[in-house]
Formats: sequence, C-alpha cells, structure tokens
Amino acid sequence: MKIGFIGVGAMAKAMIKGYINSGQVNASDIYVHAPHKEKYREFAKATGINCSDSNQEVAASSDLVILATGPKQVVDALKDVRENLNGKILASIAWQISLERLEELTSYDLPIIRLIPNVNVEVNEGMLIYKANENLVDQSLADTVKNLELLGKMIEVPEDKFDVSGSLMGCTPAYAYLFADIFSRSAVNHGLDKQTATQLAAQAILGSMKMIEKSDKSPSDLIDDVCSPAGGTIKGLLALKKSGFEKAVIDCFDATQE
Ligand SMILES: NC(=O)C1=CN([C@@H]2O[C@H](COP(=O)(O)OP(=O)(O)OC[C@H]3O[C@@H](n4cnc5c(N)ncnc54)[C@H](OP(=O)(O)O)[C@@H]3O)[C@@H](O)[C@H]2O)C=CC1
Ligand SMILES: O=C(O)[C@@H]1CCC=N1
Repeated sequence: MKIGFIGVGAMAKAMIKGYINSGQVNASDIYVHAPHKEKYREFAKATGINCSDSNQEVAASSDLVILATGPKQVVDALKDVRENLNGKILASIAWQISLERLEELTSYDLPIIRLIPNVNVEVNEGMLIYKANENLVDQSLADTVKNLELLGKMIEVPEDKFDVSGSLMGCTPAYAYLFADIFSRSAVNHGLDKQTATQLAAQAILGSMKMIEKSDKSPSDLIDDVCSPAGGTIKGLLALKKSGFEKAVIDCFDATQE
C-alpha cells in the first residue's frame, strides 16, 4: 500500500518513522508534501521517502492519503486534493475535524477514517483512536486498520468521545515525559548522572505501565504493593498529595479540554 502525507510536521514524521521501523512499509512507498520543503528536506533524505511537488501529487501517488495538517489548514489542503481522491482512502489526524466536515470538504462517497494518534507511533508503541465513515467497511476497513496497527494499538471510539479520549492518549505522552524528566533531575540533584537517571526512570515507568496493562490489579492496588509500611514510597506519595499533585493533574486534563 502506498502512503501519502499531506503535511510533514511532528506527527507525520513520527508516523513515517514508525512505518519504516515496522519493516512492513518501504520508504520508497511513502510520499509527502508541505509548503515549506526546507523544514523536511533533511528528514526525507535521511529516511529515503519521496518529496512530491504538491498535495495533488501526493494524493495521486498514494492509496492511503493521510491528512496531517493542523486543523486550521484542513480546508486549504483538502481544496487542493479533493479532485485527486477518487479510488483512495483518506485518513485524517486533524484535531477536532469531524468525519462529517471531512466529507463536506471532499465527497460524500469517499472512504474516510478519522484518527488521533500519539507520538509514540514513532517506536510502534502508539495509541490510536479511530472512527471510519460508512464508505469504509468490510475488507477495506480491516486492511486500513491492519496497516495503522503497524504503528500501535488501534481502538474504535465514537466521535462524540474523540475530544476526551484524544486528550487522554494524545497529550499524555508529554506529561509522561515530564514525569520522567523531573524524577531523573531530582536524582541528579542527589548525585546520579543524568544518563543513568533517565534510563532508570524510563525503565521504571515502562515496567509500571506494563504492570497496569498485564496485572489484574487496579492502579491503586499496585500503588499499595510498592508502599512498604513506614518506607520511602509512602512518604513520597504523601508528599505528592500534600503538594497538590492530584489537583494539578486534574487541572492539567481539564485545560486540555478547553
Ligand atoms: N503532535 C501530536 O502529538 C499530535 C498531533 N495531532 C494532530 O495532527 C496534526 C498535525 O500536528 P503536528 O504534526 O504536531 O503539527 P505541525 O505544525 O508540526 O505540522 C503541520 C504540518 O502541516 C503542514 N501544512 C500546513 N498547511 C498545509 C497545506 N495547505 N498543505 C499541506 N501541508 C500543510 C505544515 O507545513 P509548513 O510547516 O510547511 O507550513 C506542517 O508540515 C494536527 O491537526 C494535530 O492536532 C494529533 C494527535 C497528536
Ligand atoms: O497539542 C495538541 O493539540 C496535539 C493534539 C494532541 C497532541 N498534540
């Protein structure tokens, strides 16, 4: 399957790296275009993907056309390609642009899948939510989902839950990185070197997330298992609570929904 990207920003680059890392997609089957070629020329050279001269050329060269612009640029980008989408599947990762709006800007006959990925697609550990329109069904839908599963887990979500789910899995990587960063810096403050500190924090967080995924205990039961009586963890946990950590996290999530 040939894959095209309209827009070559942070998320398109992460998806492209994920596709190539998967070993299932050749760089020579990936086509990209965005207005400022200087921003992705080096990336294209390093990965071996094709730089097309226009959005139309991307659409014409691809079976799956991934719209990866910011939401405000969707109208212009789709105006460029709407005549080139016959026989193609359109995937959009644009935040808050509904399937209905995508159909309105292209065609009511076009198979379209709306997605929110997260940046961890780059290492094939992404979380992607999706909803397809009624033109994308059966084998075509199964093949599209299978293709996107090269990048991570795909979960179907109703469109009215896209904003809340999208914030939860789309924004959270930034907060997880922050958590790892602040913990490793605290260890540096106590004498550990930064590289070791980052490695230890990252593996501890990675293993903990696998426990949440694989264990049948709830996160709160898992917390109890780490808190030995009168040990260091419970002291740290209560310090976090006293400092307003939980309120800060709730405020953070609420802010993503504004
Ligand atoms: N970053 C993330 O973690 C996530 C992002 N998203 C969504 O993905 C989309 C892209 O995000 P992100 O990659 O971070 O944003 P960026 O701003 O990094 O990338 C946007 C890209 O769109 C290009 N672009 C702008 N106008 C056009 C046009 N008319 N035709 C073709 N390309 C165009 C820009 O090109 P140029 O720079 O040359 O103007 C740029 O390459 C957004 O809608 C965002 O909400 C969804 C989930 C997670
Ligand atoms: O910050 C944003 O708006 C985008 C969507 C989710 C992650 N990044």
